[in-house]
Amino acid sequence: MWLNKQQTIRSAIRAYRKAVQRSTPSLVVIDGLFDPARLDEVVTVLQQEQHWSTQHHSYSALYVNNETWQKTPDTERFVQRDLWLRPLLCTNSPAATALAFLQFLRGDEFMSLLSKIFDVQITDINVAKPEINTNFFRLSARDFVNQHADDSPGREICMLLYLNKDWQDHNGGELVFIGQNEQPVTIAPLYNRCVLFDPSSEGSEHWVKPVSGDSAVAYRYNVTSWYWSE
Ligand SMILES: O=C(O)CCC(=O)C(=O)O
Ligand SMILES: [Fe+2]
Repeated sequence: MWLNKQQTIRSAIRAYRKAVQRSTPSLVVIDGLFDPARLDEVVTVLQQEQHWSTQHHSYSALYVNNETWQKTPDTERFVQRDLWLRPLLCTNSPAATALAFLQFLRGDEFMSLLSKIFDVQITDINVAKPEINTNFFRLSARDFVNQHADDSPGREICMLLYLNKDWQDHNGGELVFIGQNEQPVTIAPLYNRCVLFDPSSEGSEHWVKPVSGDSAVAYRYNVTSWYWSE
């Protein structure tokens, strides 16, 4: 059981739906949605150095190799962060738990919960490679996610889940949405905090504030997962 059942009872889902309808951007923040003990197992795996690989995106190209990146001006540099590469064979290793969680986030139970919250039918039937839509990432003080929109035709929901135990204000790394009337919405990346938003809604462009370099915390961990309608 990955979900914290208390957070998915009918009255809770109703409250999430209302929050989505009333906010700009269309957004709900759910703390404690998952079973924290199971997330602990996932975090243990993410803290291992293996499986991480650095990714660079510019505003004009999704994947940029090192040579091109060196020539890319700062203003064109959009994302630098590490992606968790799925191990190919891990039936008995701890990595299997982390992999199982990514699979859960792509499964019927979770997608049906999202469908109820956003009042739209989420499905992977037209998604060629569902697994590339759900990933773990980590950001260090050197890394960045600059301002962007995640909208794309048929992409209905973006889920961000934060996996940072004991995260403090001075660690930085807040998610910021443009919001309405120049009133940005700022969200700290706290443990077991799930942010769900409609990437095509007004004010949904966002970025991540830098992670502070002068703390003991080396990385900010999160899941980014995108969901589609037919
Ligand atoms: O890490 C975050 O808080 C945001 C990540 C993000 O915007 C994305 O993956 O598209
Ligand atoms: Fe994003």
